[in-house]
Amino acid sequence: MSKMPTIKQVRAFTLRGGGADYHDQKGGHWIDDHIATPMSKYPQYRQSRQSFGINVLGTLVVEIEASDGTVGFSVTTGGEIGCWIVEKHLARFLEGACVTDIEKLWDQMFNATLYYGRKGVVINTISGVDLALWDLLAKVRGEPVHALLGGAVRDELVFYATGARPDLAKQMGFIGGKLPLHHGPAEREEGLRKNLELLGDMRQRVGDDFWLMYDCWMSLDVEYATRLANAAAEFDLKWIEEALPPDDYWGYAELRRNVPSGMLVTTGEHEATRWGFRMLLEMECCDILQPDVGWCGGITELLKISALADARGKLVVPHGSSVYSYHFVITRQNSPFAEFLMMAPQADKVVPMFSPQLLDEPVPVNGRMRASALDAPGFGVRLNPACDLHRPHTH
Ligand SMILES: C[C@H](O)[C@H](O)[C@@H](O)[C@@H](O)C(=O)O
Ligand SMILES: [Mg+2]
Repeated sequence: MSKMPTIKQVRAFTLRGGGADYHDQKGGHWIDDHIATPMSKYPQYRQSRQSFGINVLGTLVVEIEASDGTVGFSVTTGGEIGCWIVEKHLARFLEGACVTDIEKLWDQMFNATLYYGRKGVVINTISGVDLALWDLLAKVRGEPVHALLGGAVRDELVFYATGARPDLAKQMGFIGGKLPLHHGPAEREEGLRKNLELLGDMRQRVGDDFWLMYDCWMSLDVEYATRLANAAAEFDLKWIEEALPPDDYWGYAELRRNVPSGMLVTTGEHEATRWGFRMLLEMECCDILQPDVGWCGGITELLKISALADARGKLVVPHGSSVYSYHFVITRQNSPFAEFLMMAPQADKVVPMFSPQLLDEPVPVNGRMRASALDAPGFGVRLNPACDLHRPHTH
């Protein structure tokens, strides 16, 4: 095998406005319209998640240039904090390493930040570097990332859609629709009634043969989630997602015992590393794991998480993260479908999930995506040169 190039330089940039920090949208977007969160107990933060800062981080862009001039890159949620971690801490492990050293570099980045990382924005940042490394290695080899992960196990991806309009998602060919939950415990019986009314209305619009789910974004407690789940059975709710804060493993285990037979409990998008997901598995917290590959540790860690889940017969359906999810899901037997986040402000049309930051980003057609749409080298996308990259730190 010819000598593989080494890493010449790593660079980190911030980007604002949609993209990987997909909550960073302009006003009037469904994704910021009175969605229940752990902050909903404070009335001043109830209407808008941006009001309490859901979009403060912004997008982190990681670029890794090899000695042969090839450049791998990724986008994730991390912003200027992520830039600092990359430039001031992680660059020392990356520059000079061989582009094939992905596993070793992950171990060095994780252990070197263990004293201040483990979860959250530090693991988001490591995830971003890891995704850029996989993009770089695949480009050097002239292959799509999925080919480096063992290749596609099916001809196409099928998607459910997350957004305010499951009725439109059904017309677009998606296999299901996941609604944001709008009212949490602080809005008491009236809020619960509204949650159920919306679900009932959507069930009537979509009919019986279409999945409907609720995404609760960490906003509930076990008692409320239990009541919601049991009342929602009337409308055939397929799963209740991320009902509780990520660290409440005990609550998830109790909720899973409380929900009606056949209803699924799902979570994981704000969990990180194989250890966090091992906890979810061993405490029997959920039926489907939903790691975000840009937040859980990257492809390198998601491979480990997926194997842990597979050994226990559990599905891994990654939280939507555009091509970074698609290249993974197409290669896993225990990832039979994928999430697509409807990023159009009214959830009434399909637009690329990380728009406007990526060019050549594939989108589902009739709720499906052919594996052949993922055959360009790397993750198959380009940074949009019209986007305003800012490099706040250098090393
Ligand atoms: C729709 C949810 O409130 C989040 O905004 C969403 O990004 C995430 O939880 C998801 O599962 O897509
Ligand atoms: Mg979710």
